[in-house]
Formats: sequence, C-alpha cells, structure tokens
Amino acid sequence: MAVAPMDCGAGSISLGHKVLCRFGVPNSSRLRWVGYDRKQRTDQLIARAVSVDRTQLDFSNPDWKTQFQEDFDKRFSLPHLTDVIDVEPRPTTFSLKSRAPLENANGTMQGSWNGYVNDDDRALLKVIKFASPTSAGADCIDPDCSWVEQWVHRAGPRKQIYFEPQYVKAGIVSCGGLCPGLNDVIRQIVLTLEKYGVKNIVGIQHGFRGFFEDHLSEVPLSRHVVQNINLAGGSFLGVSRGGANISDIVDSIQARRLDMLFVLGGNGTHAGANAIHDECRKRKLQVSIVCVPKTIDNDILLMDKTFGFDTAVEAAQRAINSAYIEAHSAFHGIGLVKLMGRSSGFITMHASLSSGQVDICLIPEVPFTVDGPNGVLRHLEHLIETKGFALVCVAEGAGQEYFQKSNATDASGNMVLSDIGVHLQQKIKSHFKDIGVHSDVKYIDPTYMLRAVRANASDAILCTVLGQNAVHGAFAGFSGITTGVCNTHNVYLPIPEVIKSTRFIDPNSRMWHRCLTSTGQPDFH
Ligand SMILES: Nc1ncnc2c1ncn2[C@@H]1O[C@H](COP(=O)(O)OP(=O)(O)O)[C@@H](O)[C@H]1O
Ligand SMILES: O=P(O)(O)OC[C@H]1O[C@](O)(COP(=O)(O)O)[C@@H](O)[C@@H]1O
Ligand SMILES: [Mg+2]
Repeated sequence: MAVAPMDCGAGSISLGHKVLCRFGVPNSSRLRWVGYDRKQRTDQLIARAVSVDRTQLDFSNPDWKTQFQEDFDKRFSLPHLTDVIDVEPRPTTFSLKSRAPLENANGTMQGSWNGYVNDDDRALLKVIKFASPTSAGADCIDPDCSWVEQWVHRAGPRKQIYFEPQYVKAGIVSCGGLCPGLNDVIRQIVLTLEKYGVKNIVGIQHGFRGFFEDHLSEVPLSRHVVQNINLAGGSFLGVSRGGANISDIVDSIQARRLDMLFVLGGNGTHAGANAIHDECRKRKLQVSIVCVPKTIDNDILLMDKTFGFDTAVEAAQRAINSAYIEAHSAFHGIGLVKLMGRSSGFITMHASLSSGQVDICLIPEVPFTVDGPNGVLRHLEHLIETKGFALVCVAEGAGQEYFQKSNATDASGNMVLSDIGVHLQQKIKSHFKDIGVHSDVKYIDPTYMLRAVRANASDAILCTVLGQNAVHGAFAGFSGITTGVCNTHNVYLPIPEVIKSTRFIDPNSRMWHRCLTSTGQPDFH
C-alpha cells in the first residue's frame, strides 16, 4: 500500500523525494514518516513509529543494545512517592483471603503464595521479532531490526502499601468527552478503595472545572452510591473540556486534603494529570495521581485498546447497517457514514471491518484524492456501474487537507475540525450530476450516539480491571502513572511515555491491509 507524498503542514520537512511529518503533541521531538518513495522504503520503515530517538544511538557501538535498554528502563520506571518524601511502607489491607488473617502475630505474611504482584514483575512491550524492516508493521530500532527486549511494569496489588487506608481521602474526576464505561471505572475505583478500608471517597464534578468552580461541590461516593451507575452511559460525575489551571488545582487538592486522585481521561487529561503530579512533587505532597485512559478514539500510545472503543465500534454498526440498507434499496444508492476519530481512524477501520459491507474506508492516517482518475469519485462511479450501489465510511479527522486551515480550537485546545462528511456528500452529489448519472446519496452522522451508550460486556470487564489496578497503583505509592493493557497483560506506565504523541493507525500494518482486502478499495492517489 503506497502512501502519497504529501505536505503535512507546519512542521513537515521536505527531504528530496521524502516528506517527514511532525505528528502529535506540539513541540514534540518525535517524528513519523508518512510520505514515501519506494527507493527509500527501508529507511522510512525504520524511522516510522519508533519509540526511541535514533539519533542518540550509535549502532556501530557493540553496546548499543545495553545502552538502549538502560535508557528504556529509566524512561519506564514508575515515579514513586518515596522519590521525594520519606514515607514508610506497611502491610497491605487488601486481602485476597477474606476469611483468613493476612499476617501472623509476628507481622509476617502467611504462606509462600499470596496473589500479590511483585514490584520486579514485568511484561514485554513488544512481542514480535521482525526479520526485516520491510516486514508488515515492522517497528525497528536499528537498521537490522534487531530484537531488543522492552519490559514494562506489571499492574496489580502489592504486598506493601504507602497509605493508611482509614485516613485516606480519595478523589475521582472524569475529564474530556464522554466514553462508554466511565461509570464502570468510577464504580470499580470506589469498590476497590473500600476493599482496602478507605471511607472518605469523593467525586469531583465536571472534570478539572470541579476543582475551582464554587457551585460544583464534592460528591460523596460509596458502594451504596455507585452500586448501579454502570447500568447507564455517560459519567456519574459529569465531564468537561478546558479549565485546567494546574496551580489552582493543586491548591484545591491541598485544601480538600486529598491523598489520592484518580483521573479518567484521554491525551489532554493525561497531560493535565502529569502536570498536577509534577506540581505535587514540587510541593512535596504525599498525593498519588493515577490515570485511567479513556477515549473512544483508541488513540493512546502503547495500549492494546482503551475502554469504550469496542462499544463505540459496536454502536457504529447500526449507522453503517442503516446506510447499507438505504444505499442497497435505492436506485444508484450511495451510503455515507461519518464516524468519530479526531486524529486516528481506529473506530472507522474497525467498524468497516466489522460490518463487512463498506466499500470505501477513509481515515486521517491515509491521504486520499477525491477527484481525478484515481480518486474516490471515480471509484464510486465504478461501484455504481458494477454493483449498483456503494457504501463509504469516513473518519471525522480524514481529509482535513481539503479545507482551509482554521486556528479554531475547543476549550481544551483541540483543533476544531471541518466537516468531511458534509463535504463528501456535496462532492458526490455534484459529481454524479455533472457526469449525468443518477445517484441517491444518504448521509448518516451518528456522532454522539457512538459514545453516549453504556459499555458492552467486554468493555465492562476492561473497565473493572483498569479501575481496580488504578487503586492498587495508588496504594503501592506510585504517582504520575497510568494503567493499560499491553499485549493482553495489565501494566503501569509513566504518563509522559503515553502522551509523546497520539497513537495512529500504521498504513503498513496488517490491520489496515486487512481492511483494504475487505473493502477492495484501490489507492486513492
Ligand atoms: N497539555 C495539557 N496540559 C494540561 N492540561 C490539559 C492539556 N491538554 C488538555 N488539558 C486538560 O485536560 C482536560 C481534558 O482534555 P481534552 O483534550 O478535552 O480531553 P481528553 O483528555 O479526552 O483528550 C481539559 O480540562 C483540558 O483543559
Ligand atoms: O464534541 P466534543 O465533546 O468536543 O467531542 C468530540 C470529540 O470527542 C471524541 O469522541 C473523543 O475525544 P476525547 O478523547 O478527547 O474525549 C472525538 O472523536 C471527537 O472529535
Ligand atoms: Mg484529547
């Protein structure tokens, strides 16, 4: 699958026949190749999506792997309260054997098996040994694509904890947009805190705003209060964008005497939580800041998937199926569905794969032309000629290069996107009119219907695991961390490592290739 050389806007660098695009957070030093020249394919594949600054490594040095691993271990070590303050550990109150005392009279643990996670337990971050940088989806460090073990910290309850549960006050806040499963996570955090023996648990209303808007009072939380909240979508605590004044938030954390803060949110929220963690460290506060990644877009680095994504893909099926029925039943029907996905096309790709009826799948990561002999419109003509109808699924962040750049942002600083769905609908209609071929375009934009629903069964389980692990992480004394699933294993990651950039679909990945095989679409350039 060739990707057309392109201009990625400000920050892109043209190098002869290559274009190096700067993606992700502003001022990030991480670069990703998206345009390519076949001659340069190997170089490009090596440079793409590599989680290390290759310019720092001298591959002729026989010790480069050791250096890489030492650096990796440092980057992925988990910030701990004891890094900046003196605090003694104590035996955990989280007992897996509710009918047996956890300690002997002399204070030692009973038996050799205890079901706790050892601080030295690790999970492998990368599990494929690529034989060549040109292997599908290869993610290499050096030109030979050598195998280098990359271990990250395992999540779960520890034998020793750094807080006295009966004196702990814990807060929970959910930020950003809605996501199916927020209530499941809130509920599990509360249940697990109570299992440790915490009695003072509060919810902060409407995201970071709840810290300083006077009329937003703390919501007392308990098993009784949260028992049934998972039966509905949305967030029991409310959400919001914007309003993250870090110093004010930490003042408020101090004034409320919070010992733990659980922060549910996406990339922006993680950046905010990390800044809160840094400020707490600066003030030498014994406060654990632990995130649970939330986004239907599934665009957080290093994680198999984020909660709510599966549910959103499932919810999208109704829209795609309706568009299919409309298109199939109409004379020369063209169904067009726009799905969420600000920077990444995961929902659109997975929903297209799942449906099996989509003819054209358009995502932000793969540029496409609309007009011309290789454009989307020409392919639609072909589909109408050959099978009589067509179905297009487009991600909201796709094709933004077709619009005049605007600097408009939402309250959180996220770019306000132009409506690619409406644009394509108009283009398709006028194109078929111009060529004198009848077409009947049916456009469906299900937007908020994808995320205002309750979590499905698999997301509900994921939320349960993540919510529990967040609490275990805080009691273990970690702060400035997040929890997720890497290669099916539950891990803790330092926040800066997951917000280095947005997670994108790799156009050279097997999954995108599978999507192309399923839709049968050509390259649109
Ligand atoms: N770089 C940042 N630093 C600090 N706070 C941020 C940053 N980006 C976003 N935030 C705050 O995090 C919250 C959620 O961000 P937003 O981008 O709306 O959602 P998400 O966390 O889902 O990406 C908002 O209150 C926003 O002000
Ligand atoms: O209208 P809102 O609330 O700003 O949300 C729209 C955005 O929310 C999302 O669903 C997810 O964004 P977040 O991860 O930032 O919550 C995007 O796909 C979409 O662009
Ligand atoms: Mg965001």
